[in-house]
Amino acid sequence: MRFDITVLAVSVLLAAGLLAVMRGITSKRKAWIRVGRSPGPFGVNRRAASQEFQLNGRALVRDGYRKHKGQNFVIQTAHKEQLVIAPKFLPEIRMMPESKLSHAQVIIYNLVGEHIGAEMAMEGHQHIDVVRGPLTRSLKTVVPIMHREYRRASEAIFSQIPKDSNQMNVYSFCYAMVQGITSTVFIGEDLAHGGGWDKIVMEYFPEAMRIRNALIHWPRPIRPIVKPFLVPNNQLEMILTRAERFLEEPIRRRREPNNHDVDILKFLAEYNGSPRKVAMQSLGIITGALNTSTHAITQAIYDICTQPQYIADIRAEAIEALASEGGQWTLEVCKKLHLLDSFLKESLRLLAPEGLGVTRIATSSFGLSDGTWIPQGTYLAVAGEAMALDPDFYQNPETFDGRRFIDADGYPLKPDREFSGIEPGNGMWGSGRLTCPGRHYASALSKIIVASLLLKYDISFPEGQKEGPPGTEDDANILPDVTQMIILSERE
Ligand code: HEM
Repeated sequence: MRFDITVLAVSVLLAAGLLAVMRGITSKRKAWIRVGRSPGPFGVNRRAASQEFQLNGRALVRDGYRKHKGQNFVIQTAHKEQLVIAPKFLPEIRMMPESKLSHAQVIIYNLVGEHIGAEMAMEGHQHIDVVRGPLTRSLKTVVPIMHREYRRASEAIFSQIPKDSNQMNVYSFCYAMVQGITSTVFIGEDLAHGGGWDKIVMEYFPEAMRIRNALIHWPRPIRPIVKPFLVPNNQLEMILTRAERFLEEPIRRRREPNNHDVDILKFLAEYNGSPRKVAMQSLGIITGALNTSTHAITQAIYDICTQPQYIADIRAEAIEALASEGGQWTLEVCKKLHLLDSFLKESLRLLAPEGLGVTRIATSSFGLSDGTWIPQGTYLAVAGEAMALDPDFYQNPETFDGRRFIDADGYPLKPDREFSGIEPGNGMWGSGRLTCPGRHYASALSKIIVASLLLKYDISFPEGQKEGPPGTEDDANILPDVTQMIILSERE
């Protein structure tokens, strides 16, 4: 009996102690603020909450950010719940290792990467290394090649513009320029021209998105079972096989000891992946570069048409920079285009393609300094668009100011105020360890395309149109209009 009482007393004490410890832990854990409709217990309202976000997601994030300034909040997006981290916590998470936060797993989740080749392409991070290292380092060699390709590809388009209307579709033009230039840089001029590579690139993305859209709502283990029914006439394997066959021999040649090719395929080949993997890496990087850069450049051209007062100065700056380099497009020319650089940065800031940027998944649990506990499996992001419109980061944030990032003498205010720089408040290139490695290339690419267009033509919206076209929202993202035409008037 005495023994029973002792056991009981010890048990009660232990339980009380445990409770106190648990309370201690949980009281330090801050409850999450919710924005928008809750998915409810066991996700019973998830469909309605997701639909609400599909219709109004960017505004919901903007309002949540303003209402709960400086705090984290959770929101149900089109496909998942995300914890939106206040900008002040970015320094805590931006350099976290893969064992804590993964971007790759989010991309694979968002794209259904295991069914479109992305998972294979991203394995080993070579697709990031090759852009961050060899591509960025070779910009000096590559810029003249990029401009040569611009001239070839743009002349083909300009020659088809009807003389009676002089109208050109902006998105198609930018897509063709980015595709032609980037493919040339990646696989070399010979392979990029003719032979059907452009067709492979063009067919890959729509088919990959068809598969992604059909499967994203299904749990990963179920997808292989439902895929044959949900994706009739799946062309992806055929497209990837064509890409592999197209590049197989060039990859083999680039692995020979005395090979002198200077394209990015050579660096990818040196990682010794299978031809299928190298082909998928090339296709993946080019497709990623295409979607992001085409949207940014398309929007910049719309902004120029809305604000034609910048044209003369951007053009004068390009003429002067080119003259200083003997009329040749070089990396130095790109670096001297400060006004265009600032204009492009402002255009990207206000487009804010990713309403939710710096997307990550917690691969293990951890806490933030304010006590917010982030369990393993939580999707994180920052409110990219809301930050771009935050007066704490940008004066008169809603106003377009093409000179925002340069001083009175026309020089960048600070290095992080360059187009490819990441100043506080800028989520457009991501953040930290996984920041976009292609941003220096994207800067040169955008400048070559926009400045060259303005050197040849005056551009404007069709008569009577003053405003730029609204973009199309998709989840938390926005895509510029793809149908807008502009009028090209050839300069003397
Ligand atoms: C204006 C154009 C572009 C924008 C706005 C953009 C934006 C981004 C963003 C937001 C990320 C995610 C970073 C993060 O979450 O921390 C990213 C990653 C990346 N970008 Fe870009 N990008 C652009 C152009 C390019 C180009 C031209 C290339 C290639 C030449 C490129 C290659 C990549 C790669 C390889 C990644 C890493 C993806 C991964 O984590 O697996 N980007 N980019």
